[in-house]
Order: sequence, then C-alpha cells, then structure tokens
Amino acid sequence: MATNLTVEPEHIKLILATDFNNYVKGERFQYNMRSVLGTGVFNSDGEGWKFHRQMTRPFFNRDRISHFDIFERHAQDVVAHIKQRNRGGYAVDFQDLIGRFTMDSASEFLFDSCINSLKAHLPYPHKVPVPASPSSLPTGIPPTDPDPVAIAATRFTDAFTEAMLRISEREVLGRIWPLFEMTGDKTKRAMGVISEYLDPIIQRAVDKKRGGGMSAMATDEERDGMSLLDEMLDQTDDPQVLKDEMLNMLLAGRDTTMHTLTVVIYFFTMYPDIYRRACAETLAQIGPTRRPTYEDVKELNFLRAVINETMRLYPSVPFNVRENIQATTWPSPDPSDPRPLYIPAGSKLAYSVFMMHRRKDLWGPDAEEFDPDRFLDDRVKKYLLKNAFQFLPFNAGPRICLGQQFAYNEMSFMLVRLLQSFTSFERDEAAFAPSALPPPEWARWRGGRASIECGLRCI
Ligand code: HEM
Repeated sequence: MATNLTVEPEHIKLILATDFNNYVKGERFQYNMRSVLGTGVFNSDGEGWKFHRQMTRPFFNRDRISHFDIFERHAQDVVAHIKQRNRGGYAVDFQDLIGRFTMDSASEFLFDSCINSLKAHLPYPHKVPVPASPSSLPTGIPPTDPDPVAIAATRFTDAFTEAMLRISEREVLGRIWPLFEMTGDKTKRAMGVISEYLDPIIQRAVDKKRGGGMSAMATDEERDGMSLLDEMLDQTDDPQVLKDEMLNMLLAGRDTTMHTLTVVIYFFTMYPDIYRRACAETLAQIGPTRRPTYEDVKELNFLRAVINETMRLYPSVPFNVRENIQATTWPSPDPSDPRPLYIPAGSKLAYSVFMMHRRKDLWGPDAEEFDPDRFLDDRVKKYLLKNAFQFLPFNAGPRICLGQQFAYNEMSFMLVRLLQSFTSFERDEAAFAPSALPPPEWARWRGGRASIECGLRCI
C-alpha cells in the first residue's frame, strides 16, 4: 500500500489535534519497533499509550526541569574534553561528544543513574592512527579505557545506537524487513547488552520500593528527590514495562537534543556573525563565567531564536507516520480544486515537518535561508502567528513532546557554557570521516553543503 505524504498544516492539525482519536501509530509501525521499544510511550496507541503518558507526564510538570545541577556537571566535562583535545592538536567529533552529554544528562535526570558516557575517552578523528601505548599520545590519554565504568558506558551507548539503527532500517525496508532477519532478530545482540546494563538498575529500584522506599505517601520534598523510575514504580513494578519506558525516554532524550545542538554548532561555523551575536547576548546577560539560571535562559531571546531556526530547517523528527482508523476527508490543498481528499480507512499516512518548515508560501521567500531573526522581527506576525501548526518541531496535540521545556533548558544551558568558553568554532573538514562527507555531486546542488557530523576546533 502506498503512503500518502502531506506537508499541509491543516492536514497535520487534523492528525495531531482536532481529529486525534482517528489517527494511530498503527500495528505495522509498532511491530517494526517492538523488539527495542516494547510497548513504551512512543510505541503504543489507545489505552496503552494513555497509561504510559499519564505515568510519565507528572514528572515533567514539576519545577524539576528548572534545576540545572545535572547540566552543569556534564557541561563542564564537555568543555574540558574539548579543551584537552584541542590542546593536543585534534579536532573533536562534536556529535559524538554532545550525544554523551545528552545521554548522561537524560539518564541522570530521568533515572538518577548516570550512564557516564562522558567518562569514557573520545574517539580520534579518523585519519589519526590510534596510538600504540598511552605514552605515545600527545595528550597523554590512554587509547583504551581501563576504567570499568567507562567500559560499561561505551558498551551500553554503542549497543543503544546499534538498536536504534536496526529499527530505523526496518522502517526504511518497510513490509519486507522480516526477510532480512530470517536468520535472527538483528536487535537481539544489542538488546542483550542493554538489558545487562539496565536490568540491575531496575531490580534495585523495585527492591527499594518493595523494601518500603519511596511511595505514594512520600512528602513533597521527598518527591522532588525522586527519579522518573521511582515515580513509575508507583504505577507498576513490572520490570519489562519499566525497561520499555526507560528505553523510550532515553531515545527521546538523547538523539533529539544531540542532533539539534550539533546543527546549531554547525550553523555557528557557517555564520560567525550569528555566533558573535549569541555570544554578545550571553555575555551581557550572564557574563563570562557565571552559571546560567533558569531565569537567565528565559531571557536569552536571540539564542532561543537560533535554536528555533535550527529546528525549523533541521527538525530532529523530520518525518512522522500515522494510520487512520475510520475513512475520512481532508480539505483540498489546491485552491483551484476545492473538492476534499478522500482518505480510506487504514491508509498509511506520513507528514513531513521538515518540508513544511521550508515552504515559501508559509515562511516567505527566504524560507530556505538560516535567519534566526525571523523568530524576532515582523515576520513573526506576518507568517508564524497566522498558523500555529506551521512550526512543529515538537509535534502538537495530545502527543506533543513531553520533554520540550527540558530540551530547551538543556540545549540553552550547554550552548551558554560553550559560548562562555570559546571565542569561535571552526569546521575541520580533514577530520571528517569519509562516511560523513556529502557526496561530491551535492556540491552542484543549491544548499547541498551540509554534513553535520563535524570535526570541530574550538578556539
Ligand atoms: C530538541 C529536542 C526534542 C525534539 C525536537 C523532540 C521532538 C519530539 C516529537 C516530534 C515527538 C512526537 C513523536 C511522535 O509522535 O512520534 C516527541 C515525543 C516525545 N518526546 Fe520529545 N523531543 C525533544 C526532546 C525530548 C526530551 C529531551 C525528552 C525527554 C527527556 C522528550 C520526551 C518525549 C516523549 C516522552 C515523547 C512521547 C510523547 C507521546 O507519544 O505521548 N523529548 N518529541
């Protein structure tokens, strides 16, 4: 069956909000993801989804997301890693590094159990031969991690990445993916490693609860100190349900913010003026060393515009899919033919915010340009305020991203710490892995320069 793709705000509004109950992720999508995401919040519909959503939502509503201690610890590690690598004359794979920041921050925030991926050593640029012994390294960093915490973190994050890649491959292959897994489930190995890591954490939390630890009778102060895992234990102590939810949350919490932060930095390397303005705003509001507070972050209007403009052009979830339960109609997108579109029951539907965010009729003639000022000047009124459904990096309606405010805080905090620490960022294209380079023919296409896995020098 063909997939119908829409980039119309009116259609997306129906799917996500006004006719929400008629659209589901669907059995096919859930089957593809199940061996990794189980029945977690991303991978469920109907009553199952409601159970997961109501189990996790209260956690994000608390004023917890305004506590920045976790971000500070991990941001300091990021800055130290960059300085150390740059001192040795090496570029840093920023996407890898910032993925460690978002993984460690999310795991500590959500489960009070940090993965500690920032404790492991960073990979070297692909052309640098891996030194044979610690003493031969200019930075003095041993080539492998002797620390068991670092080894466990690396095994876990590698397995996590592998599992996510495997399920995305299934989506790309579509209906025929089981043919490619006839000899066995391709997520099994990675899920074995993931379970080895998560099962003891979950078991400890279950035992703590059974032993009379945190409970629904906890005081407000005690609740403030509870992790999402503790809170979920108020609803269930089924280890499989808890594990599914942890993985769903880690997926949501690592890759989205990692991707957005990487593209922001990529844009800083392309547009030094934008970088200078963001820097000037940060220094005026917070100064060169002070740790940013929740209130500071809210005042950084230009930085927020940079983040929004990045998510407009490169949203972390560029496409999404749904199926409709009942047959329905959509308004015609063609003004010359007002007849509505008929959508038979059980249609495969895709919507692309990536494409919608670049439409010139919705955003103006410069829709494909990177220009954060469009979120600050009269273009807000002219375009954005006309239709709330034309800017949807976090989705909308009942399934809107639960971590939106956490994500804005986390990304702003990390960017402030980078802006305070470095006066410029440069791409080091010699350090790019060949697989991260755009194919040569892209250079002939307009806008075809981007490759976001960047080797970076921070000065
Ligand atoms: C730049 C950062 C982020 C972006 C752009 C983003 C975007 C999205 C989008 C588009 C969805 C809808 C997915 C779908 O319906 O298929 C979503 C859902 C969700 N997000 Fe985020 N997200 C971000 C960060 C986070 C973070 C940091 C967390 C948690 C720590 C989080 C937690 C969730 C959860 C739990 C859902 C599932 C909601 C549901 O289905 O009811 N997100 N996010």
